[in-house]
Amino acid sequence: MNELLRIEDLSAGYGEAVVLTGVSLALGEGRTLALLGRNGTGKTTLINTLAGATRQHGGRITLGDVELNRLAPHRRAAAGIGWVPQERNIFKSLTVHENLTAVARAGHWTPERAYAMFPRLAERKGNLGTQLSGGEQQMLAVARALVLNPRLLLLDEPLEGLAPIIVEELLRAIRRITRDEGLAAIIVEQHPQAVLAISDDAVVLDHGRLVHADSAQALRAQPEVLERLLGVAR
Ligand SMILES: Nc1ncnc2c1ncn2[C@@H]1O[C@H](COP(=O)(O)OP(=O)(O)OP(=O)(O)O)[C@@H](O)[C@H]1O
Repeated sequence: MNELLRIEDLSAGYGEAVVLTGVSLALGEGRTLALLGRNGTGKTTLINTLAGATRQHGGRITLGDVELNRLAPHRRAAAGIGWVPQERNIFKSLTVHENLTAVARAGHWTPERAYAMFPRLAERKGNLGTQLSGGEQQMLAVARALVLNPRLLLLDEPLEGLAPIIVEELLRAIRRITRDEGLAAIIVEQHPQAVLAISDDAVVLDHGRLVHADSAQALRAQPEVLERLLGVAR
């Protein structure tokens, strides 16, 4: 397995405040990692640190052979980080199509391919961001990260607040993007079972430290460990 991402002894936070301490992990090309943990344990901070939106106090992050540590967010995007933040950050005053064409870079993922992945977006090509439902906005946020042609997709609670039918649709799309298209991803979720079912690997954060690392399948099969680490069995 070729390694894509390596995080070594990372500490990071906001200003002087340190949220993450001593976090180390590696992710192979094409693998999907479930990033789990209770509220406020540092999951978003880890994603934001990979994207370059926090202060890195120590340690090393490498993507392929590029050191990300001191790179500005736009350079990380150019190096292959595709970030879908919790707040989605789509351009609400632009149409769906403009959102995609404004950021698209040459590569496998064209706007047309993104529409094939999310047919709802194809139907809403001419609609403004403000006219989309929460689920459609989330699909657009994922599609926008895809057309940047990243090497690693970062999804921060992509299912949060969405209706069950949309959750199913998004999970199916994410599984196709990661499994069938082979794009590596890190997915943050509060509710572990759905994301463990589509992930290869799993890590759990607690108080800014990595307290568990296993295969997603193994963690899924141990409700007592999920209960202890996350306070949920299912
Ligand atoms: N912009 C910020 N400035 C200062 N501290 C912050 C900031 N954002 C988050 N924190 C703190 O960092 C810690 C970790 O928060 P983080 O959002 O990374 O956790 P999380 O595991 O993603 O939680 P949740 O599931 O609730 O989103 C918390 O104590 C939080 O108060």
